[in-house]
Amino acid sequence: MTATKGLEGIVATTSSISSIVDGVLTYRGIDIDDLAVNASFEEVVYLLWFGKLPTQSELEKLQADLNANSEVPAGVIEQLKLYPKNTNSMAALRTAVSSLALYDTEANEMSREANVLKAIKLQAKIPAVIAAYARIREGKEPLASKGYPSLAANFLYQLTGNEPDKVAIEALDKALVLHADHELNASTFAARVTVATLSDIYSGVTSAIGALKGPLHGGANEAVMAMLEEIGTLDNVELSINDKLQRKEKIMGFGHRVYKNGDPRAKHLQKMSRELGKITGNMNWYDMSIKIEDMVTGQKGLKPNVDFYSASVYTSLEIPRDLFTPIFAISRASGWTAHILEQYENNRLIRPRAEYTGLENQKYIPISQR
Ligand SMILES: CC(=O)SCCNC(=O)CCNC(=O)[C@H](O)C(C)(C)COP(=O)(O)OP(=O)(O)OC[C@H]1O[C@@H](n2cnc3c(N)ncnc32)[C@H](O)[C@@H]1OP(=O)(O)O
Ligand SMILES: O=C([O-])CC(=O)C(=O)O
Repeated sequence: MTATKGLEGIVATTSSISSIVDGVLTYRGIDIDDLAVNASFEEVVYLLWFGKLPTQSELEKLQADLNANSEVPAGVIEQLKLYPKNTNSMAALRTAVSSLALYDTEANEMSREANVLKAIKLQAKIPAVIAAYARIREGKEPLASKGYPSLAANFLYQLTGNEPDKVAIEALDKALVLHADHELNASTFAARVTVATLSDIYSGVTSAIGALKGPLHGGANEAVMAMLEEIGTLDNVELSINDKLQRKEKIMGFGHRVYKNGDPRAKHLQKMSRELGKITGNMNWYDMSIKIEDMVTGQKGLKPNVDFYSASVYTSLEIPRDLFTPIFAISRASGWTAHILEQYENNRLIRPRAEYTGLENQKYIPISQR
């Protein structure tokens, strides 16, 4: 038995949800470039869950179902109020999503119908939980959803209390489309491993949130912004990035396990970053990002991944840095739940082997002789 470090190149399951072939990402066979330009997030959610684009009435039903299920249980809101104010936002989300199961009497019901309903509940409540958490830590009351057809619009309203503008809604919606699913990424794999024991969907999504949190995965978007803020200005980029590269530090938002010639999602986010920079009148983060990309690609051959330009996009939308990864979770909840439903459809326990590299032929030594 020989282990492959990080399971690189190992095909661990079949899936008909999304694919990456020769650097092209598709959801249910539709190119992400097509979806990024044409689809709303709700259409993508439907596509991932049900395998086809919705008709107008199917879309309206999904939007209505999401709105009808977006209320966060009072018990979870009470818990959010007890969290330390300076806690990690992904840790807060992970804990709150786990708690949602306590208030769902059907949490352990395993029929397809019950699991689809729980996917709707999770997709609807995760943004509401994040917005409530963000408001509570600022001493504000959580807001009920306004019932907009767009989840992005509802989230922006529940976060800020202001009517979201069209530009912000469209930008966030597109970001959600781009982040929705990505084959067997680490958090999706974590979700599938969890539910393959026939554990419930809340456990699967809680595992996934824990996996997404790390800076080698979804946590990178926040780390990118921390790096941009630390560097500060365009003039500092050259010295700072050269210094990081010399010290063999990882540049966050670059590199990818699967894409070696670039992440197809990054160009959409780069364009959004430029356009939003122009609208806000602050091109600093975009200009810095372009220069960093030139240097890192030039010197290391590494290309930006989905997390690199999403950092400046969310900053232009005035979203606090520590909500970037929770926003990734809002979007990826659709992919996680689609994969969980698929895992249940054709389940087998996921239990690989380990290549043992430890000591052999050891004997027990009584504690008095150690
Ligand atoms: C949504 C997402 O999850 S996208 C990924 C988000 N994560 C990041 O942006 C964090 C930065 N990037 C990375 O850490 C990696 O590129 C990963 C985790 C994404 C992929 O990792 P792996 O496939 O395991 O690649 P690995 O880390 O082995 O890198 C291969 C080589 O490229 C280098 N490398 C990879 N990424 C980077 C980077 N961002 N900056 C500098 N060097 C890098 C590694 O140091 C390594 O060099 P070596 O062979 O000289 O030791
Ligand atoms: O697929 C991966 O390894 C990481 C990634 O880009 C994602 O989850 O969107």
